[in-house]
Amino acid sequence: MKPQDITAGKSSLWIFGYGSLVWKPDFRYKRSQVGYIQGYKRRFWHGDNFHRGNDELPGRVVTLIEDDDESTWGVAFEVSGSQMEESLKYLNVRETVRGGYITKMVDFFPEGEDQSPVQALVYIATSDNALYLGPASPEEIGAQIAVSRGKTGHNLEYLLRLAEFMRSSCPHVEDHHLFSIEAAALTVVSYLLAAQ
Ligand SMILES: N[C@@H](CCC(=O)N[C@@H](CS)C(=O)NCC(=O)O)C(=O)O
Repeated sequence: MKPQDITAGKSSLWIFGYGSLVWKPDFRYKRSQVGYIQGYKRRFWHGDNFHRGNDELPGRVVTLIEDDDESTWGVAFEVSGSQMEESLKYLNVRETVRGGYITKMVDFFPEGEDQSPVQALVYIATSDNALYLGPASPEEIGAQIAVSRGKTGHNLEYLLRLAEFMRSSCPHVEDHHLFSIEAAALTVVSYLLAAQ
């Protein structure tokens, strides 16, 4: 979707983040809200040869995989006025040009019993994407993350900051995929440190 199609007739827009966006939006926004989207699960199945990896050793970052029985928790950011164009222009480079993500509108459910859903923009990397790596065991993904780094930083930082967000902002959510990869990556790091 083109930015102008996304913002047509809107005075504000919600953007849902579920990976690095939850801890590093890096764009101006009016307010943010923890919550979830339904019908998707978060998986470290997308490759990254820019921010957290390179062509020889791509890092692993998250994307969303359709699954009617699952939901994914994160943060939605409301942008209004000039923030809409600014954020979409910035995210187009960070997410689409460099990250291979495409945009989709989904229902975002703010945390709290009686809150009705709002439409939110989300960046998803689909399996036909050139950087898509697909499923692997927590041990394989953890080992890849433990040794990858890119222009923005270490892949481990990307993993640990997301795990920290989930523990601090969504303590009621048991994200086995995320925490099993975190444990595997930290085990590899401890071996690497012990071998020094
Ligand atoms: N689209 C997801 C994932 C975003 C994501 O992690 N994108 C990568 C691009 S491959 C990124 O922005 N990385 C910046 C960083 O690693 O600091 C989200 O909403 O958070």
